Amino acid sequence: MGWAIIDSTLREGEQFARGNFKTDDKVEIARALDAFGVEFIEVTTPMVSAQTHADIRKLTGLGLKAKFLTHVRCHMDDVQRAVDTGVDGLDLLFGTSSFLREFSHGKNIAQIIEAAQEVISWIKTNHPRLQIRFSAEDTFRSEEADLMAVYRAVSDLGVHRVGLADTVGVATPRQVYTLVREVRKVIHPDCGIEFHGHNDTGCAVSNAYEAVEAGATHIDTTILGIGERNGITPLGGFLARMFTFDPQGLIDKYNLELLPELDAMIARMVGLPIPWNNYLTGEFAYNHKAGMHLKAIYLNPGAYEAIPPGVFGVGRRIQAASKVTGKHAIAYKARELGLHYGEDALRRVTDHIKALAEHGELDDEHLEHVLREWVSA
Ligand SMILES: CC(=O)SCCNC(=O)CCNC(=O)[C@H](O)C(C)(C)COP(=O)(O)OP(=O)(O)OC[C@H]1O[C@@H](n2cnc3c(N)ncnc32)[C@H](O)[C@@H]1OP(=O)(O)O
Ligand SMILES: O=C(O)CCC(=O)C(=O)O
Ligand SMILES: [Mg+2]
Repeated sequence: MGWAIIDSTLREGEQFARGNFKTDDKVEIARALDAFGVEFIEVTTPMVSAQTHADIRKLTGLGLKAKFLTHVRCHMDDVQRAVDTGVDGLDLLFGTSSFLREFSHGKNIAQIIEAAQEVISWIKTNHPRLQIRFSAEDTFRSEEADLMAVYRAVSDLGVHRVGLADTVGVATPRQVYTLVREVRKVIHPDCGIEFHGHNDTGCAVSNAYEAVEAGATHIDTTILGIGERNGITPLGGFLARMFTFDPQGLIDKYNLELLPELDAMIARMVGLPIPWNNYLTGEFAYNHKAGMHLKAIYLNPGAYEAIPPGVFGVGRRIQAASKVTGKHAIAYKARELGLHYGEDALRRVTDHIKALAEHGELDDEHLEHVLREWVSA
């Protein structure tokens, strides 16, 4: 089985500190995600407000190719409110860790399974066209025996997917891999496995990757990784990871060159810049500076780039006039201007530029001036 993206910018992303999307923003986000080619778009529960309910109906009426899922508590009130929104599926959840059993909803495992039975049976009887996913919230702080009991029960009830959620971002890649493999053993062969990973300890991308390696079929992402606290697996970061294994597969599935527009759109809507070190689209994600790198980059960019930037619609920047530059970069810049130096002159002009740049790089104009001046000198 391959894997699909469930982009949750319109659900987890609404839980981001600055995620206050208006109706028009939601439409813009949904259209952009659809143009990019994500398979699923997850939206917030209609229980939030009458406006949210109306917005979901508006989104599902847009006629997009992506399938809409709404994220709802495992409760009849929520589910009954969700079924008339035009979505293709319901993402149910129930916290299974002792933290959430004690401090969130107060139910034990038997009661969680009982609630799941009631809700899932009702959906299957009354709305058989809807996809159903059941997730054990805070999976990685839950007892394994409890998890297996819950996953086995909901799989027997006929859910389409089970979800593993690293709600507080504590899981390690190895734990994710191992648990996905264990869950696979207790659910039906045609039941999918979804992974949702927070980034509190910086493992959101690696954990999503390990989930796929272990057989997960669906990965939750958000644009720029926005979500509760410091967010979840970012769409761009996850695709960067996966691209290195199967470039053509990704090119065939998604319109990757639209990623910069997606990231810029969310940065604009949340009123924050794209982080300078963001995967693929950060300002310096494709900046090359050191002389040893530049020599090779001019000959073949692949020498210092894992992923060709053009595939994701971004360009590279070569910073040739810094103190860490070298003679090959300077010769290259000179050749661009039609200037050629002998070996000694090249060494001297390079050292001169390095000295001038001791406290900051030379801009293009200054570099050109120096190069021309030294040729005629
Ligand atoms: C990890 C995650 O991101 S989970 C998804 C989080 N998403 C959201 O919270 C969506 C936005 N939330 C909201 O708009 C509101 O919280 C609502 C409409 C869902 C509920 O609002 P309120 O009724 O005011 O309750 P409040 O939010 O204070 O408390 C949460 C309630 O959900 C219950 N609950 C928590 N998890 C579940 C669950 N999986 N299934 C059923 N009920 C649950 C809690 O027991 C509590 O209900 P109680 O008051 O009967 O004990
Ligand atoms: O429903 C899920 O699987 C994930 C819910 C969530 O956002 C989380 O646990 O962090
Ligand atoms: Mg989350």
